[in-house]
Amino acid sequence: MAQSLHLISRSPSPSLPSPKPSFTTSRKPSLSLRHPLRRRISAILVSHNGKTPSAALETAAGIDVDAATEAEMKENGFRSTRRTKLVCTIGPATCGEEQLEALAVGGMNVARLNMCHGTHEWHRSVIRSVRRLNEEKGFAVAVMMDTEGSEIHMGDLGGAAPSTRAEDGEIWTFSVRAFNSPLPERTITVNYDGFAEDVKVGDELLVDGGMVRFEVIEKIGPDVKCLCTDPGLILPRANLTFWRDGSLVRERNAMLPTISSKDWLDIDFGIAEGVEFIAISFVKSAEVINHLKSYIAARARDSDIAVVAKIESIDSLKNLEEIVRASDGAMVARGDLGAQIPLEQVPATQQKIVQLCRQLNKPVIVASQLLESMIEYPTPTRAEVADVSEAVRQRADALMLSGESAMGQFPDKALTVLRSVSLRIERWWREEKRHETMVLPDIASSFSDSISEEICNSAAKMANNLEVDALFVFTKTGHMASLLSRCRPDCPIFAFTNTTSMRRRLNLQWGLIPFRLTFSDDMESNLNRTFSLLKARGMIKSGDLIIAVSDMLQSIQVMNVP
Ligand SMILES: Nc1ncnc2c1ncn2[C@@H]1O[C@H](COP(=O)(O)OP(=O)(O)O)[C@@H](O)[C@H]1O
Ligand SMILES: C=C(OP(=O)(O)O)C(=O)O
Ligand SMILES: [K+]
Ligand SMILES: [Mg+2]
Repeated sequence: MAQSLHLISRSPSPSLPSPKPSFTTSRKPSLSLRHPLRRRISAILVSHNGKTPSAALETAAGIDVDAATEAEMKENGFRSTRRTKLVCTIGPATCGEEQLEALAVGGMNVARLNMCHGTHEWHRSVIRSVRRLNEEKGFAVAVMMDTEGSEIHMGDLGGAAPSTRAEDGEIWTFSVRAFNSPLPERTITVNYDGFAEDVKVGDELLVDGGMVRFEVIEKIGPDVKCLCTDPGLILPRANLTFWRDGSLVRERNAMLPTISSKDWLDIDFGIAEGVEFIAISFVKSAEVINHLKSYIAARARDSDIAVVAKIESIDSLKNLEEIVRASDGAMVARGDLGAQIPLEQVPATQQKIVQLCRQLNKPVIVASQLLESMIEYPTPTRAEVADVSEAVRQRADALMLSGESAMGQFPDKALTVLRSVSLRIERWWREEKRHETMVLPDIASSFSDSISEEICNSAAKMANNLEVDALFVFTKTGHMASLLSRCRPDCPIFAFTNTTSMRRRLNLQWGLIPFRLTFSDDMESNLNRTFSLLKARGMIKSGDLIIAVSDMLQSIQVMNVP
């Protein structure tokens, strides 16, 4: 039933002779051929009957897939599953079990915890709720911990105040002193000790990248008096930047370590809780990523935590390529990025980061303000929909909600908007065949890696040309799955992996539908077993055309599901 192209042995090594392709063909007659090419293929296949898959007796429980994805596959057919992944920041609006479940049902692939806010106790309770949901209701939601980083930000507003307003012409005090709650009127604390020394009279102080603006008018010891020049809402722990003569001022704060001592404690917490991703704020160089990766490797022996570099500063743009190469993924953190570079440069910068990540085979998340107005309103602005569409069109791996899901009034609706816009734009691009051909440079570092890369590039191309229903990849490390995802093929990619943590981790990557399945090195038996398990679950049917690749036996097999 299969046509396969086997490229060399099970564990290729650089010393092996150049690959000699060998073809094996077999066949099962298929009635569901829609494409002329399929008819040709089945015609040259040779009969391969009489083999009953032993796995037919196995129960459907032998395979795990995210419950939300399974529901979507059954509803829309698997060619129409969403390829763009969705990350939701969890906050007071969504930390309850029911709210988390609603997000999981709504398509949340990754739950993000921003360590700028909340206690370890609060975060632990959210992580455990997510784990419980996964176990009890069959979701595969991964957890991403996002460090606070050494940014300058305001403290809490004192007491229970969720927000406050600064009006035009008001004088506010920004202070590095510690106050008892409640704070004196029109006073804001700042987390960076050097603040009062670094600012100068005449500097412009931007809250949250310019949502509120002040001008420094006087310095009195630890207190900085500022005049409000652009009124607006001030949220607790909002980020602060100061500008002099039109440029961002980076005094001693530029020397602060990327990972602060508080961040290290948070990272230890994340490792202990077994999060799948750690996102590092305000990354300046590859060095810090390498350092963190060895720290994790030494401490989290059996779990492999992926490190995501947040691109949100001028320094991170300067060292972009080396940072992305060192990381397991990147985030276009447009909130702070837009406070550090002129706003009109943000779109081009986003496109550049998304493209680079895909070229280097690293998942990339587009974050912040995608649906900002939905914090307060139940429908997005048309401009926000256009922004989401653009990120989907750029084929970013994932889109992220921040305030919309953390503290907004319509978290589920915001997620629904991301989901429906993603589906619609993806379909439109597939139907119109509007592929932007992207040069994917060779990235392999060894001969064996090169084989994997070539196999995945060819398999993805074949999948498009033959209009197959799905690509199957059996992968232990996730590498082959990500190489297929990198090609952004027209069909979904079923990624079979044998650990739950790898399955959750793959959930961030474009087009991958991760399954957990125990499999062997014998591809024939893996495939037979997978087919019967998936058929029993109603996820595939006889006659579906698939291409299978694997990182145990480096091969491409084209076949109809028996
Ligand atoms: N764990 C949390 N506890 C309380 N509030 C939170 C939490 N996470 C996020 N928020 C709220 O959601 C807003 C948006 O989230 P996010 O963009 O991640 O943070 P920030 O605005 O600090 O960059 C925050 O400003 C904060 O008001
Ligand atoms: C995602 C971002 O980081 P944070 O929300 O932690 O500031 C951002 O700045 O866009
Ligand atoms: K953060
Ligand atoms: Mg940020």
